[in-house]
Amino acid sequence: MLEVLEELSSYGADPEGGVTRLLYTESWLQAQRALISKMQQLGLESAFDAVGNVFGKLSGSQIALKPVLTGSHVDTVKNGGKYDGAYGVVASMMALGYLKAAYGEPKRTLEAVSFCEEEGSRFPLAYWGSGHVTGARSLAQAAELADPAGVTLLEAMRQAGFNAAGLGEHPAKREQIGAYIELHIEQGSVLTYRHKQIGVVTAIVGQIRLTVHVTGSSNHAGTTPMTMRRDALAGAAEMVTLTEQMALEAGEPLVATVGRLEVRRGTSNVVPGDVTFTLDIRHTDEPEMRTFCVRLLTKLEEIALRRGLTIETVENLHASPVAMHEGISAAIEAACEAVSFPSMRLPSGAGHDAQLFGPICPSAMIFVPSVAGISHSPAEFTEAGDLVAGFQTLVHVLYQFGYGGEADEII
Ligand SMILES: NC(=O)NC(NC(N)=O)C(=O)[O-]
Ligand SMILES: [Zn+2]
Ligand SMILES: [Zn+2]
Repeated sequence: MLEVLEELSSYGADPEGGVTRLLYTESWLQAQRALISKMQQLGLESAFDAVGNVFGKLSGSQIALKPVLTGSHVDTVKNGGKYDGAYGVVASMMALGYLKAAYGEPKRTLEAVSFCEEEGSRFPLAYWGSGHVTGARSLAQAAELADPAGVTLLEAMRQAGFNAAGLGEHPAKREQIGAYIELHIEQGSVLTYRHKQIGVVTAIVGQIRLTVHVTGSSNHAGTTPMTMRRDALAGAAEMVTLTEQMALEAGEPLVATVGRLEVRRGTSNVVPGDVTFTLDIRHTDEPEMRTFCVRLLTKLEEIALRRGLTIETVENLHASPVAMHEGISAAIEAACEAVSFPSMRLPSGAGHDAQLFGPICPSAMIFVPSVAGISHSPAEFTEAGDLVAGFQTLVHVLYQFGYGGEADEII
């Protein structure tokens, strides 16, 4: 498992360290192809679906039992780490390979999945993979979307070999999923701080992502007096500062982030007239999250009005907070107890594919510690012993669901 994880990190490895595997790019394609061949070597039936997710199936003898899916995403943020997503993908397929070798055919079908996209790093839409499988994403949603280079999502998809034309709006939707279980790095420092090796996720935070477009008037930096400017960047700067201030005032667990800001045709001797920035707002409570968002946008409008600017906001993502399944979570805890891994329950401040499965089938997540809580960075790291502990916990739980029959009572 550790070796395969290392190999996967070579696809999209950045020369200065870290990994960049954006949806439908060459490194992404190489990684998914490598996973298919690895799954086949492990004796799993493996293939792409219509949008580029990779499945590895270990068929069960009792076809009436709905399959249990386990996996995570293969895409990364720009210059991200080796573990976010990749760990869950590799651990899932190695777990099925191990179960097959050790116990043969299960009763219930188990499937490992490598979702094509979860981060929203290339196109301003996240959960493209799990969203298609669960039916929350459709091809129509992609119609207007392009990456920063202007390549549209549908074009990128077609270039990577996934021509979904004529396959309907939901070409990769799956029905009859028994449960979804995802293993992931924590991306925070709670487990380390509490000296626990395994985290059992209680709930995943809600998340709203917006793009804010600020328009002023570009003009000469030397001849336009300060009082006669409609400076879109100065306005955006005030908006960014206010976002931070309002989030601090709202207090935990609310967080708000401006992660990207772009000055169009920015030049040192021109008053900026055209600025775009992103907003990422999260909270464990849906109404609180919505209320904050409305209050913030109202304030941003006020700033724009006062400065003679206009703003236009586009909501790219709205993921509601989702609770994880109690029965599976208890089974994960029991597995940890059986093998003496200290565990605790905790919420997730990061979004996950499990968030999309939560509303349609019993879903659960297993976390392992992240050293210093660092993630979305080349410095992302998890100790080998912890990676193995998470893997063993997953194997334990999947054994029960695939071979033991306990799942019938739990899900
Ligand atoms: N586990 C993640 O890093 N998820 C990230 N991506 C999504 N889609 O939520 C995020 O921003 O939290
Ligand atoms: Zn991530
Ligand atoms: Zn992730």
